[in-house]
Amino acid sequence: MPTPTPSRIDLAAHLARVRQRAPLVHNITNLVAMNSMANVLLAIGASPAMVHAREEAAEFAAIADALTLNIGTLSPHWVEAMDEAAEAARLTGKPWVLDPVAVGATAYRRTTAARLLERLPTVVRGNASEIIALEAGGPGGRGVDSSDPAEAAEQAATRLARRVGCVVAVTGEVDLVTDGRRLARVRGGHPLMPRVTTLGCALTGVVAAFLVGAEDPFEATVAALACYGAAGQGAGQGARGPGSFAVAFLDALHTLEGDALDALPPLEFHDAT
Ligand SMILES: Nc1ncnc2c1ncn2[C@@H]1O[C@H](COP(=O)(O)OP(=O)(O)O)[C@@H](O)[C@H]1O
Ligand SMILES: Cc1ncsc1CCOP(=O)(O)O
Repeated sequence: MPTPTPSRIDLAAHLARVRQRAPLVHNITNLVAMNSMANVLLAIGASPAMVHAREEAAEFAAIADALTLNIGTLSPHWVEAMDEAAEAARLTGKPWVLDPVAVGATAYRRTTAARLLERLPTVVRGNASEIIALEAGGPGGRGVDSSDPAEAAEQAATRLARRVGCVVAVTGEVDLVTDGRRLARVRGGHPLMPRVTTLGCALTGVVAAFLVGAEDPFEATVAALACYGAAGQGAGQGARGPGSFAVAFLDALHTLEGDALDALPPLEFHDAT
């Protein structure tokens, strides 16, 4: 019996689970994101570890609660580490999240991402241009920033989710989440978010943290995006620009609770078509 499309999600309960478990999230992320992603994960209540040497990646993935792989600044040694870590996560039943940064930009990124998809990620999280290029398997997008609204990636996201058997999260002004059968729209956040580098990469880590101990990866992913959007919405209120926003955002994640979650526009759920 498939899980029914939810009409609401208890965001506070998902957030409380993360804070109570403080999941150990293993990240092979890009050089730009390492520090900010670790700080974001600490602020939400998780425990980050950036471990990228091939010699220890599989061993570490097996002891972590969840794994994220990010192709933002690739090199051959890291790609081998990603392959081995993903396989270890798969074999030990740990959730893992793929972030296909700028996947359409080069053949190296495309072949790496295609191989990682064979390791069956629990969730793929990217911006619209990345999800469109990942599903098409061809060139597309200009770099790490999206040139498409999330809505433009709805069909690609649904196809990708069905093909891989995973959840796909497309972020932007409005976020989309689908498992190929259900589709959610998450509103919130702030226009300064894409003006601060690596906030998308850091969100990938937050998604991984929310997957730990969750019964339904689709609901957990929606909850992660909604909590992130609520913190962004709150942080944007007093921000004067990307710098003060980035600081306020960490504080907002750390202090996030019911009133900020209640201030989000309602989540929307549909059956995917
Ligand atoms: N215009 C916007 N308004 C509000 N929130 C946004 C906007 N653009 C992006 N976000 C939020 O910023 C976060 C990172 O998303 P995004 O910028 O799409 O990732 P990436 O860095 O991978 O391109 C998400 O929480 C998303 O909802
Ligand atoms: C600027 C840059 N260059 C390679 S990876 C990276 C970070 C991209 O981070 P995000 O996509 O989350 O803004």
